[in-house]
Amino acid sequence: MIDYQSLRFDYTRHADQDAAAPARHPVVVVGAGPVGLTLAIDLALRQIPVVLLDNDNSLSSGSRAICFAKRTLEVFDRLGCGDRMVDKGVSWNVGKVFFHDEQVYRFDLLPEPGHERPAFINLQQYYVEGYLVERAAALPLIDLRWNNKVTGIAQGDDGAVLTVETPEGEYRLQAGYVAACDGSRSNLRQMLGQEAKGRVFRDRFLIADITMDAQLPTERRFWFDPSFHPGQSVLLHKQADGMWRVDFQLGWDADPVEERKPERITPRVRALLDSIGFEGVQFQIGWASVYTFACQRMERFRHGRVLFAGDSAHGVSPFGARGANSGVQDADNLAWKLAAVLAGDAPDALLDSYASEREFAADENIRNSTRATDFITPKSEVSRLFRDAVLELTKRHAFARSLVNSGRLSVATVLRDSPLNTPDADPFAGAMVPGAAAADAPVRRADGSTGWLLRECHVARFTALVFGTGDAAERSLQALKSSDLALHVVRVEGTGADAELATQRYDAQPGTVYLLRPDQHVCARWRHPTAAKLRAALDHALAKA
Ligand SMILES: O=C(O)CCc1cccc(O)c1
Repeated sequence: MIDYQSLRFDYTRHADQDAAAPARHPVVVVGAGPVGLTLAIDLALRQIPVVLLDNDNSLSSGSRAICFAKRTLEVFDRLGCGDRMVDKGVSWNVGKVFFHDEQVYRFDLLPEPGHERPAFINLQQYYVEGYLVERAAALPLIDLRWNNKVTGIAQGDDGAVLTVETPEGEYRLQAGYVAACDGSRSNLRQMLGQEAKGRVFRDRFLIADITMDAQLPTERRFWFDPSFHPGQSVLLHKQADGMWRVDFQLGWDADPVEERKPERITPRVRALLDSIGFEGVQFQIGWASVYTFACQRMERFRHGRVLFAGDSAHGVSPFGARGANSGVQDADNLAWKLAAVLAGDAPDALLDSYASEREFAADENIRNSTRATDFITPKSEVSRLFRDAVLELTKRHAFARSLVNSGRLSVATVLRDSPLNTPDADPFAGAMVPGAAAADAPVRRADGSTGWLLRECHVARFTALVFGTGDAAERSLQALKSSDLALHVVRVEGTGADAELATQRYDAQPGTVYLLRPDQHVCARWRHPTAAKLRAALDHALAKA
């Protein structure tokens, strides 16, 4: 078994370091974390060569992101590495909330059948990065350079020149576009004189990864004011390899240095385990850290030729698992747009929609994260009384549950106001509005085999979903054909109980067509499309009109 935490990658000298003038590359991605790797792989799958620079030579160590959402897994599926993540991770859908020591409610994040992926998997970030690095290594268009630290940037009209420091000295590189995926302390953000602004929370949390042999169902458990950690909250998640993540709220006055010591951590963990019936269970403390957090973002995610993605652009608290997941969605949004612009299929203005769509998503994530944090960390005695009353009521009254907030967990943002959407001209019901990430559903292929709708979408192109059979469906297919667009067409025939789920989820009738962007977000839909409408919607989705 590979120990991903201790892997070290070789620095190798590149010919660019000996070039007389800075070599030019269409895209340079800075930062080989989950966001930068996702972006690089996605670009390579779209035939765009990528230089990926990382300032060190290892994967993330210890506790970082652990909860990877359904949407993220669907992106990883498109990149060809979802199965590995799901096989290694632990899947979960259910969360339980406790007040004092009593369960006050239980929620299921994926109560309906007919989805390939669970609501979440928990997997240590070093595995996610390791699997992405291995996927990247299989793609010749990715040139991953370890120990290459960006120390300078100068922007011009047609790109940027980066200064890169290596163990063998500095060199310079030209990039058509730069993707800054260099994390919350982003060097590039600082070099461009930009800041992330927002709210810093006056509270401290201890995160501890512990290893133990304990059998509990794979569920998220969150305690408000439990007897084993009075006055504070505790979150427990199972990860791969018998590892568990515990987040203990400590309060603002806690001493971060003291609290990181094993002699402080051990009694906290012991009290938790004793309280949940694991009195005799032994455990080892792995990585532990005391942290504070902020909900903040850059004002604009695009600065000329530099596009910010992931933690460099925005930050949230861990509650709701919206950090890494929204970063992967940034990459998913950016890759197809960069590829379309670089291939000459779309104007540079398409990249402005990256910024506006993902700034909108960041606001949604920050809003959710802030609300959860305010509930978990009441700012006054009155807020605490209100919170405890809500939790008490929740035991008996379902209406109070909607007020409990231990973190609303990450789902894909519906890009409702995106300039790339074609507004509906026909009536539709349900959730698959323009801007929504396409829902998965079982499908039966023409040859009788079964599959999943999202897997049938093209990994790099726009996809048209054509529902139903008969004359109406034939007319829609004819419209697609005469539009002469290079769309990937998927027929969803809706026969059999399974395939009907797709028809329901998309409120489809025979002949209904959905146009999906390469990142699987709906951008237009019709009951009866014409070639002209299809062409106009595609132009619109590429910011051409
Ligand atoms: O369950 C949640 O709301 C998020 C869990 C989480 C995510 C990232 C770090 C961490 O310590 C906990």
